Amino acid sequence: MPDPVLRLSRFTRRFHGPAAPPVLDRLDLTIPAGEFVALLGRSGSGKTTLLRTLAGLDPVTEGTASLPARRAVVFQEPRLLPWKPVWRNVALGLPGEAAVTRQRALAALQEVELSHRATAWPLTLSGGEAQRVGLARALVREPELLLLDEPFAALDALTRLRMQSLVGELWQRHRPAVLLVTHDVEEALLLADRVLVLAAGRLVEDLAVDLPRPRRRAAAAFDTLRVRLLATLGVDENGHDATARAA
Ligand SMILES: Nc1ncnc2c1ncn2[C@@H]1O[C@H](COP(=O)(O)OP(=O)(O)OP(=O)(O)O)[C@@H](O)[C@H]1O
Repeated sequence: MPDPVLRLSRFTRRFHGPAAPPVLDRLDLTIPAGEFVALLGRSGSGKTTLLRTLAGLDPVTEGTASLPARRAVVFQEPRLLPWKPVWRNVALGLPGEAAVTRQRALAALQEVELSHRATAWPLTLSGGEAQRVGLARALVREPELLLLDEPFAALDALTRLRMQSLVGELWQRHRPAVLLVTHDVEEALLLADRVLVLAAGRLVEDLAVDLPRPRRRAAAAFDTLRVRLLATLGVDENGHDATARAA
């Protein structure tokens, strides 16, 4: 197995003081270099809290974390600076001479098929284009760990499909380790090597997705895993609370 790029040990996160119940409770998590991991969990289960910690935006106060130096995050909204053209948003903060960083930004935009919008203003982009700029801005940093926080959630269904396959292609080409936070069981199964489920502060499922790529939603084995993950999440086929109905 490749060396781990990320290792969390007994990681615990509380808000509202040391006596408050933890949102994340003694989590152990190791991600090998190059692995694509998806993280599922109901709303409020702590997915974003975990991702923010891995991004270095929140401190580790209980437990230990070993994180790679090169990390990049793509959020649900691309958070572009509207007063800078697209390529400058991608180049922002890159070390090196201006001509070199510009070249790197343009190459990253080419990877996300957005060269033709390099000099556009962010406010003139569609939602899907803006999110691709967000991806380019992450990729240009050549991250060892790419953190994706529901990056497709705000997109229409067709754009989401296109973005999912683009992320799959980029991952195959560059092979960063990825942690994708998502609500979408199918998205997790289309993309990930491993799917984790978070509930009540713990990882309650760690499922290897041993299906050939590209994945096919229509495959029987795909459906078996989908049903299993929905059961772990406690929702039925229509997204209703299966535990409440059973009670
Ligand atoms: N800064 C904060 N201060 C206080 N409580 C917080 C803070 N951030 C998160 N929480 C609480 O921690 C819990 C987990 O929140 P988090 O946003 O990580 O969940 P999530 O799984 O990402 O939810 P969603 O799927 O709805 O985005 C929630 O109960 C939330 O209210």
